Amino acid sequence: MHSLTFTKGHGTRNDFVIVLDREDMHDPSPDEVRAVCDRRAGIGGDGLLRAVKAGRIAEWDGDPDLWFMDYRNADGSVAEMCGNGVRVFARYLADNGLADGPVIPIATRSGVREATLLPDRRVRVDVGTVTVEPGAVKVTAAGLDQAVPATKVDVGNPHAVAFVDDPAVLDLTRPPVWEPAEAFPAGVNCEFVRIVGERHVEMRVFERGVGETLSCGTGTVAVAAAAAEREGVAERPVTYRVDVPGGTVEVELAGGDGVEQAFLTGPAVIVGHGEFTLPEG
Ligand SMILES: N[C@@H](CCC[C@H](N)C(=O)O)C(=O)O
Repeated sequence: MHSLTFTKGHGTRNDFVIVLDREDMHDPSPDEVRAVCDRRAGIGGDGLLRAVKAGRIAEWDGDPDLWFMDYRNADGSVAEMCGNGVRVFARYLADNGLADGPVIPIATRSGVREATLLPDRRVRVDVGTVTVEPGAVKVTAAGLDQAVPATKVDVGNPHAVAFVDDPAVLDLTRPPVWEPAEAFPAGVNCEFVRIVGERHVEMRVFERGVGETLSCGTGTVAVAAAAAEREGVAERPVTYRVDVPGGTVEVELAGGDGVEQAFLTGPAVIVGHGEFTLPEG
């Protein structure tokens, strides 16, 4: 029987189970991740964040002394990056004396992401380079009359951003469908967005490997970048307020012409700690 010590945290109610595995002693199987993230029989979470010394990760060829955020979706799949997760991860490292703030570089499968601890439990993350391809795909979801053009955005992980009249009417208990299928061979996170006002948008998201979540940090960055492109906003830096069902974040964009440098600022909250026994078999 394998038991683990965990911490639970969230960023705008996108919630994560965090485990410390400094020496990479236990790489969780997809079944184990699903058991941990199960909201009835497990701890419950949209994903699992495993804290491992980067030098222990075979695929990592950067600074071995950094902490690596090994991110898993609730269905057990691996993802490259998690914008809310990296804020919560930074807060966890600082709270537990594992890293000194206020600036904490974190290794991810998309490269190093620098997180800065701010007052009031907020964290700002340098999300790096974001690429934007408007109208590259079409997306449909239950509640839409027809497929709508979507912007393909790469935030280290893949996103399809669709502007709709009212995201609230969509039924996101069912997965959206995109075309052409080859556009996202490894799946995609789909955001449905409404422009609320100047530099202000609201969105819902269906996350790859999870389902509808109350927030997606990389999704908010994708949405801000797609909105700036759609609205022809040329000024840089420009800051968007992005409302998600779980709260609000700010996304600052620098760059333009389809390639942005992005910074994500929002809350990172640790809610508790405990022990969990993984089911046998
Ligand atoms: N919730 C995350 C994104 C997590 C990964 C995503 N589901 C994927 O598979 O790419 C965020 O806050 O960015």
